[in-house]
Amino acid sequence: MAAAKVATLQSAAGTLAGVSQSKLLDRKIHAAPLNLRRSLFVPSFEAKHNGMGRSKQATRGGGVRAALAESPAKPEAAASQNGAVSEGDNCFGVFCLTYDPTKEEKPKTWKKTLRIAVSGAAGQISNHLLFKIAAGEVFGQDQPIALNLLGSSRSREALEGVAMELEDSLFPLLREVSIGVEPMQVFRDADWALLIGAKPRGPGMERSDLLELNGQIFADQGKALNAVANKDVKVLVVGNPCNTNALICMENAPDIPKKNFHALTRLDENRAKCQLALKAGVWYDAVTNMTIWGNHSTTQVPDFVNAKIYGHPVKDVIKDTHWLENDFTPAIQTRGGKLIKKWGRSSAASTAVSIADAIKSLVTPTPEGDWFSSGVWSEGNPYGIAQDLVFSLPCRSEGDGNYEVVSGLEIDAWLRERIQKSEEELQAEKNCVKHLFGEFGGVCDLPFGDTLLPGEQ
Ligand SMILES: NC(=O)C1=CN([C@@H]2O[C@H](COP(=O)(O)OP(=O)(O)OC[C@H]3O[C@@H](n4cnc5c(N)ncnc54)[C@H](OP(=O)(O)O)[C@@H]3O)[C@@H](O)[C@H]2O)C=CC1
Ligand SMILES: O=C([O-])CC(=O)C(=O)O
Repeated sequence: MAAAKVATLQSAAGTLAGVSQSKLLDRKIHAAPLNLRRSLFVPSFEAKHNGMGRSKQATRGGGVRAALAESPAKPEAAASQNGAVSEGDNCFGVFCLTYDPTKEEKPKTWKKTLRIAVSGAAGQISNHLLFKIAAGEVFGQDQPIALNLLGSSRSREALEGVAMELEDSLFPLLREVSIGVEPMQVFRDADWALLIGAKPRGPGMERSDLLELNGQIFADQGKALNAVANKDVKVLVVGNPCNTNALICMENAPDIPKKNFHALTRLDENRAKCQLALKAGVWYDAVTNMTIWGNHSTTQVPDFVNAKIYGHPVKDVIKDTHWLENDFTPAIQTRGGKLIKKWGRSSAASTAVSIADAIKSLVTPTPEGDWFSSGVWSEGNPYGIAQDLVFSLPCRSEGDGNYEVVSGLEIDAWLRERIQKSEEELQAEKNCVKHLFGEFGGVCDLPFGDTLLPGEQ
């Protein structure tokens, strides 16, 4: 089986980019016939697992090849032994081709393939993000990638379209693509899970309805991650309301360390840096130490008290406190909604960029003295915030995928009051969804009437 894994690492896309046509013919590599390719799409989880009796390693992408060689169960299996096409459960098109790695001209000094599961893969944000990941812009130019794409039954066809575009992009680092609609299948062995897919709030829908609807999705996905993902999988929740969805997912995945769960507040951090740079008349990279506290909602607190411009406190550079409190703060809290009014849809490209930034902040060491924001498990935080929430806090990483919360930031009265409001909001959201992780007796009573996502004004 180890040989099968190696064969998977050496699948088609990279090799196609690196060898001549004659070499390809030497290796008897040819494109999958169209009818066979189409037959590979999204078979049901039950059919594959009950019918074929394959081992876990044998159920995806190029990895299936050796299993079929051991016990050919279908006509296609014999074909795959001859080096052309192997049938993975959900592998897509060119990503079902396998190679004999010992025949590589120059074996690549690439890292072990990283398996990234992405939900909402046929949506707007993914349409930007997947291509950045596959191009090596997120995990690095020496990091081969396997993409496991999750859609819903409604977006199944669209998911095939996404996979076709990934094929046509000839990304050398993209070694496998599989698609599916079952989290239990798509999350298998995932090293990262980027949970983007969620329902938008429909007309007349209360926020509590949205919490319930999307909460159920994230409860199911948490269970699936717990059952089949890598036990050290890093999970980044983007689908809104992302903090509470991340909490639900985390609580449904008791075998995965709670510190591995994040809710995306990096877009808010980036928006805040941009507006401070604009006001100060400096370039973005002069703005550092930017914290977003709390919820990814209109109660979030962009912290101008501790942020710096060229290493100086923001307030020493921007002396207009009225602007900081009354213009800057609501501008960040409502930026998403303003953009929707202009664009007619919510931020997708900048969200994808911020997801890439959030991941890079975990896989590269944080610059000395700086920090980044992420919605993380609040347990043990040094700011007196309730212990059992997913709350955006200042974090640092050594670049190993983990982080620590930065302590010692100044929390003045202005910040304290607003951070508390965001905390109350998250506690109220938690009360609405407690039943989704087995705690009963919660009353769904959201404060301040019906609080808003950034995109909901
Ligand atoms: N945290 C942040 O900073 C931000 C968060 N967001 C949030 O990100 C989410 C996605 O945004 P965007 O990409 O623009 O939305 P889209 O509507 O373009 O895409 C969402 C995708 O999710 C799919 N989906 C729905 N339910 C599920 C499910 N149960 N499992 C898997 N996939 C599912 C949808 O498929 P189908 O059509 O078949 O239902 C659709 O393809 C939204 O919740 C949005 O509010 C957006 C911007 C910033
Ligand atoms: O509300 C939305 O869907 C969009 C959103 O989160 C944002 O732009 O910050």
